[in-house]
Amino acid sequence: MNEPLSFVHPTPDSPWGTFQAQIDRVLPYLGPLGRWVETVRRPKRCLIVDIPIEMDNGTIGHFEGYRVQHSLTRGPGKGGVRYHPDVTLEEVMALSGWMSIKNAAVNLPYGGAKGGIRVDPSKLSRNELEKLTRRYTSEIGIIIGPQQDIPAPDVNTNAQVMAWMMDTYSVNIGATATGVVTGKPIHLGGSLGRVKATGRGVFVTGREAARRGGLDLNGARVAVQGFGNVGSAATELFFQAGAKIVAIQDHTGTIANPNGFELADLMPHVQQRGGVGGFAEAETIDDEAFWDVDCDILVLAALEGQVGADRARRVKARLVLEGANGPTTTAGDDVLADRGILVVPDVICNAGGVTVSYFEWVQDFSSFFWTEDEINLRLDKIMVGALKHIWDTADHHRISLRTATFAVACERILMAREERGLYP
Ligand SMILES: NC(=O)C1=CN([C@@H]2O[C@H](COP(=O)(O)OP(=O)(O)OC[C@H]3O[C@@H](n4cnc5c(N)ncnc54)[C@H](O)[C@@H]3O)[C@@H](O)[C@H]2O)C=CC1
Ligand SMILES: O=C(O)CCC(=O)C(=O)O
Repeated sequence: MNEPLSFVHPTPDSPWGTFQAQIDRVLPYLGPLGRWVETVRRPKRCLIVDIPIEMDNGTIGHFEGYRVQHSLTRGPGKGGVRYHPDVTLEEVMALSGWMSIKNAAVNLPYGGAKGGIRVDPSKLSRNELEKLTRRYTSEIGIIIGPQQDIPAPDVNTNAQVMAWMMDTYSVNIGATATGVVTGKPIHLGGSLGRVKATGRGVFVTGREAARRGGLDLNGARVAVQGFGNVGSAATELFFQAGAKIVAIQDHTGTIANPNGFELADLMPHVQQRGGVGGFAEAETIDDEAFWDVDCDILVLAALEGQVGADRARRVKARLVLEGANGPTTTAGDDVLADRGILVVPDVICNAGGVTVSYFEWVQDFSSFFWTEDEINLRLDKIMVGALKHIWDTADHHRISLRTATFAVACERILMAREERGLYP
């Protein structure tokens, strides 16, 4: 009756395969709601678009873009847009599924969605990037909107990209619609605190997990993979809490210093060079050696599928914080669990970004803007409350924090599905 989807061919370690395995694991805890489980196994709607643009040299470039709405049961779709040469429909489907779980886990009134374009944005001029963004927005304009689906930044997209999306959508409908995207520049209806919100959420969930596990952040050794929006903001907060940042890896290289880096020296280097590679006040180590670095906390803030079984066997940390989406495969997760390493999963750990996106959307509707302190306080409260509920669920069923997050979220999504009923 429920045949597998014909248009994707997931493997156990691929993003959609990982998402499916995570759903398999939560099924025993869904009780009678389990009869609705296929709702979260399948995306509600997948849009693939061809994006033609005139390149600076006069040729016509065609790019493949996606917007996937995994669930619209609890509210409009919500989730970021990724520009990366390796983006695929399957990856965007998984990222949209994780958005549904994440949004429900922190109880935001949203479903889940995600978008992407297969492109290396570093190879485009600013003019080409703007054209690509505007054409993509027009192509997906038939399914997005402040009450339908609200994009936001993800890997390689930022406030400027969101400003172009907002402007294009607004011009197309003939009215300024600030609520169509979040993560906008502040003077265009953006929210204070959004840029660092995901990293802040990673820190808050890490701080709570460390407290429960008896790990003092003051002096704790932290290794970070990915030093973009999420990784750098989380690193800064751990550093301010007294932690020692002993290793950082990004796409430009891996640096290590067992005594810890001075962030005041590192940040200007990253801004100038576009990455941590070549930082003179640290030892440059082989990329693979990152996984052997002695540390207490490992922050994963790059891409999916980084920790499989082999790397999981080498991790030295007691606590792994998933700032990225899907950084650990199912096999990697099992090895970490067997070794007693606590994992705060992506679907709660990195929910700070979308939580402040929600604040931005609410502020746009009321045209009344909050202070940064108010935003950070509300964010802290929501993250701590959501994590506590997940922790209690994990303790009650004796399951991992990941399965507990899926249990809390799927119960909310499937209950809403049941209450709404099927029409006709
Ligand atoms: N920006 C946001 O608000 C949110 C982002 N996330 C997730 O966090 C992760 C990072 O996103 P952002 O920081 O926004 O992206 P970003 O584009 O700002 O940074 C990505 C970082 O990953 C590094 N990286 C890329 N490939 C790598 C590789 N092969 N090895 C090591 N490092 C590599 C890059 O050098 C860069 O430092 C992604 O998984 C994203 O989906 C999750 C929630 C919200
Ligand atoms: O802020 C948002 O709406 C979504 C951010 C995002 O893409 C994510 O949490 O993975």
